[in-house]
Amino acid sequence: MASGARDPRAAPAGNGDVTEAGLRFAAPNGAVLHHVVRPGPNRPVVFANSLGTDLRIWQAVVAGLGPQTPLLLWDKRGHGLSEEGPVDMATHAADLAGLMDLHGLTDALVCGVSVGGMIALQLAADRPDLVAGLLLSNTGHRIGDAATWNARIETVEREGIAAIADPILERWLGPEYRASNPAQMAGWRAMLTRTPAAGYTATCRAIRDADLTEAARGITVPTLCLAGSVDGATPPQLLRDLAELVPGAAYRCLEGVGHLPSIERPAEVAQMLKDLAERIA
Ligand SMILES: O=C(O)CC1=CCC(=O)O1
Repeated sequence: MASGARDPRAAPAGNGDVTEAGLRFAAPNGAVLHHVVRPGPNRPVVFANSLGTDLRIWQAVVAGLGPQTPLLLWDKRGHGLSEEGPVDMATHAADLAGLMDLHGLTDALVCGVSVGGMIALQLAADRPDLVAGLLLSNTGHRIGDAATWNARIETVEREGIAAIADPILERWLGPEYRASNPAQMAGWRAMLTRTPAAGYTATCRAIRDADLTEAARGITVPTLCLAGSVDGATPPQLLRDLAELVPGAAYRCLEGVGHLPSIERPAEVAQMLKDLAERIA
């Protein structure tokens, strides 16, 4: 390498901002996907976000991982800056596999929240070569039931996401966080309500139609199931059930925390990922 040129595999020198590696767009599986990828010498960590959120929910977790950790974060179809398109859970997982293949990432720790956890389970079933460990945050082998998802889809199609934003935000974040962070709450509300309605409802249908029971039973990598004690969307019992299904999985619950621990307790989530990486190494 010419003197002064940077080794592209080296860790970046920056401050851990999730976007400093640069925003990228690629269509490895038919839809243009917005993503952030960062190189580094350690085991890669891949983040899969939840319904109505985009890759920014991992910002503070990424800052806690340090610059040696290669990263991949992406906005799933119909969310953030990614293109909309027909989607089911297998397509979401194939999108992620396409991005990992594009950037040469294998044997990653995959950290998924809510539907992101379902995508992680589907990825582990479909492409076990890509997954070395799982942090399944606030998710389930099934989430909700058909009637509830159909009602939500109808409301969003009729009135838009703003009509259901209040109860969603109450499930996302615990009472203490909501009371102490009014500006952040306005920001997360904007992220939710700016999600395209068609992209949002397409992923509602994907969740409604997904059953990851067999995928969970077939997991062979170290897995942590993480719950929040005041999560009204995927309550702790769902995570305990998931930990029973996944062979050898551990279970943890964060007190006072809602559906998105990556926002409420990022340092603890980062530490859990580091501990998981150490168990695998
Ligand atoms: O929007 C919610 O209620 C929380 C949620 C369920 C599935 C998901 O990804 O987020």
